[in-house]
Amino acid sequence: QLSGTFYSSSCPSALSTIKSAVSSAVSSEARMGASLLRLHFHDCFVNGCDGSILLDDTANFTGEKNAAPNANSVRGFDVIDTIKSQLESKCPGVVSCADIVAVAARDSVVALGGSSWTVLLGRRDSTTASQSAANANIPAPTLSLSGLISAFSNKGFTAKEMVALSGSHTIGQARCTVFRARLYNENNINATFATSLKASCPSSGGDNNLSPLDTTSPTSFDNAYFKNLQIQKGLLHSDQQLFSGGSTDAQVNAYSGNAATFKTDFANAMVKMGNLSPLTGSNGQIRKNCRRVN
Ligand code: HEM
Repeated sequence: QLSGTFYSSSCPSALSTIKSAVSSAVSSEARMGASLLRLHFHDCFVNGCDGSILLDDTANFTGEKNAAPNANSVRGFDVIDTIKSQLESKCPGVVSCADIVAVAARDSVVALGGSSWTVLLGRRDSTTASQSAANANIPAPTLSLSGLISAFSNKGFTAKEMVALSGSHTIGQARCTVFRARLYNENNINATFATSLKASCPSSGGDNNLSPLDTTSPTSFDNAYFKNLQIQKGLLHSDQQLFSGGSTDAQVNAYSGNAATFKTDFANAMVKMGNLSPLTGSNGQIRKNCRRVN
């Protein structure tokens, strides 16, 4: 139901407007590309790609921003607001917040060196959000391999697609609080890597100190993430689970040996993620402000 040409007559400059705003945000701060990619994932895994993650909490509305996986963690809202206000002046009431997030994720990956994909368009914005669904559906970094496989299988993804999508951790940063236990309690971690991380992630305190998910090239969308896993330099417990003697080791080896295959599989899996339960037709609305319902 979504279409690659959805805005060609109603807002012909929509895609170029998003692309230039993303490229300027990523050139001021490369990490923003990672943050915008993650925003799309956390939107889509919670009742579909419907912009629900963008809704602010109010006195009588609890949204997804303060769900455990998002609070003090998900970012990029200001970039989405900037794009939305540019599009509202060019084509008022036409381009959904959910589509802006989907295109911004693609443009972010491309800006950092990944392969492009065609973003199908025409998603509409939700009038609701669900903090409990965010807590239940966004995978936690404490999951085991089988937990990761089932979290993605619940959304229709194969284990191979889960591994490809996890390759998004080739960019961006994580807080000490989400990987501390791995540094201090796990054995399948490179000792030198663990020692150097402990300097900024002590056994107590420093919860918000950041480290790159890909220690080698944190602002390049390449296959270094998979090479790191082979030498036990995965940052999150969940990252290293993909290469821990289980069923996904072979896929990690394949992506480690072939960046082009990884980028193509990633792009195809992102198209599939972007198609998760969109609101179309007369469902939902086109928000004027991504932070609140009309
Ligand atoms: C496989 C299951 C996954 C788990 C358990 C997971 C977990 C996490 C955690 C804990 C962080 C750090 C958050 C923080 O410290 O504030 C993170 C960051 C990130 N995740 Fe994932 N994630 C997963 C899959 C994905 C997928 C599928 C994508 C995108 C398609 C993605 C994109 C990112 C990006 C780009 C960052 C860095 C964000 C930034 O620097 O702002 N992750 N993830």
